[in-house]
Amino acid sequence: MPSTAPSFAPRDGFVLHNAQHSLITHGVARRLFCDSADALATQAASVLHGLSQPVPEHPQAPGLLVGGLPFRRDAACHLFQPARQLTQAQAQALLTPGYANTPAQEGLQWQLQAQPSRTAYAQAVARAVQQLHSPSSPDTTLQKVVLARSLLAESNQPIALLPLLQRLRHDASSTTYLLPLPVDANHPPAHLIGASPELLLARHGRQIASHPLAGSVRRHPDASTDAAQVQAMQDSAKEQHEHRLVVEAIADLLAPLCRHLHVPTQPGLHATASMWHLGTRIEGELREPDALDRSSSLALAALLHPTPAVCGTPRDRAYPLIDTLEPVARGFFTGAVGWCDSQGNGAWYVAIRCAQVQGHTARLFAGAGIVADSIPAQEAAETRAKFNAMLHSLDLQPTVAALERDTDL
Ligand SMILES: C=C(O[C@@H]1C=C(C(=O)O)C=C[C@H]1O)C(=O)O
Repeated sequence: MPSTAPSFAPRDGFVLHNAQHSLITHGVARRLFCDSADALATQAASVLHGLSQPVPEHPQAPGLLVGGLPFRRDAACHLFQPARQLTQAQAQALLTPGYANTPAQEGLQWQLQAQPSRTAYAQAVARAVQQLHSPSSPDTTLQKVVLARSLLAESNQPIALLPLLQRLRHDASSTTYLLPLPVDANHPPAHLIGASPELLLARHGRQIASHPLAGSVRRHPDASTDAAQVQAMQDSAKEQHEHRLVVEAIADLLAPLCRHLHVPTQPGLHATASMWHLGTRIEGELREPDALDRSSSLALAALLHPTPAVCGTPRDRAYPLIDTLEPVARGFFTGAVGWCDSQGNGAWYVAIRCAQVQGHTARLFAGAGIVADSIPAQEAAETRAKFNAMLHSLDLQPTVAALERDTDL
């Protein structure tokens, strides 16, 4: 590492890093308590107000909060004002693309378990499809639900975070993140670490943007097969429907707060190192940029979260079905991770393509949007492909390939 690299202990760090912007913070000056994303609708301004009170023990604390919203809207948010912020130069030095070839941590031996197994996941998808076909009143008809599964990877040594962060930088299209998670006393520190391709909400002054993704296909090494698969995704009524539900939900929530809102009628393509997605960049201009209670990036992220890209439509039907069909609690997976300053500017990313790392274990998560036309085996394959970003960073692909030949991964 060059001499310009700062001293940075990822254990106490928070990271959001992409090609445009790098935010790396260290330590906690003050926790900002908020019981739920629901409560943020009324409490965002008072949470942000807390930032302007000095913290005598942490004179370098920047005037911003960082943290995460969990998947469940009724669960406690994890927000804090950091003790200090690295300069852009220090942050770049830490996660510069030059480190993209960082070798994986050496000497790790892994045990892997799919929770649920691929077969059990496909069965859950089949049950969701049944629900999507059951008649009910038009307002409460379930149109989409996102179902996730996880891979539990246990290693013979504690998992180091910095090489993982540096390897996640391989994919410059995504935002690398590290979110320290709340843990019970006497438990090792836990972090959510990943590379999100999906912008939930960014705000700068009056300007806001959201870039939802929904509709996915694995990237194929053969160029002509790859192009044919992308074309099939773009031509698929099912993928377009899955996507439109997300764009409509976001546009409906943002429109009343905006003087202008630009919502493209057709999605574009968004590529990560391992996946193709349908994506729509929505841009708007706020009516009242100073109303921090409703229009800070924190309040707006809490308003949109969770979108039908990660939960479903309508949300009130999707949440209980997810509880019934997913055996592992999501925690902060499919939550939001981001920052907000005292003026309300900031950016929040959808917490996907990630793993929850604690001590010797990494729990990888991946989900897929299910609609009435979904085919269970295809959705299982899609979640398998979405694991690839984290599998690569952990250097777990050889272990997975060996296991896949004879187990139900
Ligand atoms: C839920 C995930 O991804 C979400 C679901 C997508 C889909 O169903 O096509 C696409 C992008 C994400 O919004 C995930 O990566 O785990």
